[in-house]
Amino acid sequence: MTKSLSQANFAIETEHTSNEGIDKLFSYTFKIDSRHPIDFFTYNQPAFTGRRFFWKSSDQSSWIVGIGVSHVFYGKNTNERFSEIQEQWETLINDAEIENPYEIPGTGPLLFGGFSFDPESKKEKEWQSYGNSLFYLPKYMLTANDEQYYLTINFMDQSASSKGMLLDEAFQFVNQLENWKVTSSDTPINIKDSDEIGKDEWVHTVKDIVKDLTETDLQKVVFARKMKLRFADQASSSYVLQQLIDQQPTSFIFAMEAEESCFLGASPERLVKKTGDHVLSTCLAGSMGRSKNVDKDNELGNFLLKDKKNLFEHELVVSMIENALKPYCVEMNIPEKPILMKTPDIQHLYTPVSGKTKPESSIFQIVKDLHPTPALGGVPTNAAMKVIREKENMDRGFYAAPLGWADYRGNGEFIVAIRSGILKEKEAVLFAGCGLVPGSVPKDELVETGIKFLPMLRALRGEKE
Ligand SMILES: C=C(O[C@H]1C=CC=C(C(=O)O)[C@@H]1O)C(=O)O
Ligand SMILES: [Mg+2]
Repeated sequence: MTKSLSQANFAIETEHTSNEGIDKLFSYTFKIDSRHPIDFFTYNQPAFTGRRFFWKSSDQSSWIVGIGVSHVFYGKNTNERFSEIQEQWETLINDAEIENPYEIPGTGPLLFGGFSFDPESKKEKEWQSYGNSLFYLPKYMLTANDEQYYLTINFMDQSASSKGMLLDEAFQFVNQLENWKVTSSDTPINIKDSDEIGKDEWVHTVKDIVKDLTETDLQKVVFARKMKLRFADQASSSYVLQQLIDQQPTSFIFAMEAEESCFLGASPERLVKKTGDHVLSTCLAGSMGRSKNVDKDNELGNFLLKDKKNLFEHELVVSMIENALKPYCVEMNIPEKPILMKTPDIQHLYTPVSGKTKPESSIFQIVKDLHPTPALGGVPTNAAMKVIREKENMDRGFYAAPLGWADYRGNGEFIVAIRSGILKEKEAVLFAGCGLVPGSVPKDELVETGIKFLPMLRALRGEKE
């Protein structure tokens, strides 16, 4: 295999973004030598920027990185979008030629992407390139699973006649990858100014919503706000990702680029994971700050475990997730009481909900029925969504929405994309929300959302503590 092929060759992609109907998928998976996922993400950056994704699971066991896109999947603006993406995916997979000798979830052809929080929300320009559902079938994908590394290559073509050529190209890619030196910057991002949009008005609106919560059938509304940042230079997404990986080791680290934008963050909240017939969801709601003093930190945690307001915020999530998963499960396991989940900046009430699914349960249908949980929407769901639409006065886009992956064998994992922000050129918008219930104190909720901006802010600034 020669190495003379210039990197520029990889810029010429066999990309087919329309449903031409005649192309089918050819997918090959190999084991490769160890490769840091960030090196893979930055490989030949100029050719792939705008069409990359990054994923690290919260337990660090699974990393999935895609560069280049072989096929894009869009869904319409309704709740049919979950089924639409599923159908397009199944059609493609049913006709595909797949060589993957490894029984590892997340290897072989895989769809990565997300859905917007609310297809009916007013649309703002920062989310233009994401729409209401956007999924990528990557061209080159690295899966790192328990210290083993797999490369999957996906091509859309009309017949297997070019298989030899495609495999040659794949070997060239692996050779070049081995010699690739990371070029991403290690300089913190210089934040020139920041603006917590409509902060005072937000506190007033929170007061109004809490009043409605006390006087009407509304039980909970998750209300969010945003912060706009301006940088001296363009922010490097790989720099921010590396910081998030180092600073938030127990969270999911994710990034999804679309054209010039990159949506990324460190979410502690899994929506659903499906491996074979095992399903796991995470109820995460109810929050308290952290203290560097261990005794004080335990005191805060113990207070949270007993606090009525936070327990109510949490309990609504557990019962909704239980009801949403029940139809898919033959068996379920839900602990009686929440425990604490601690991240560096904040601690939460946490209840894992697990189960054994009936055959043919699709992860896309489960995501549809789970979204939005009352950790991001509210109770009753439709009434809460109406309040969010009318009073939040912003487009959440993919913030607080399902984002993740599904492989061709039906395994997958989706998070709710919180503790996140969207980067574009020299700007970023960060998002943070909080669960309002009767008794919520507006100023406390302002502080809580302030803490929830911190993971992204500290990653941008390159702060260790
Ligand atoms: C909506 C967010 O957090 C949710 C997840 C955990 C705890 C929450 C809370 O205590 O309010 C929120 O429901 C966010 O981080 O933007
Ligand atoms: Mg809260």
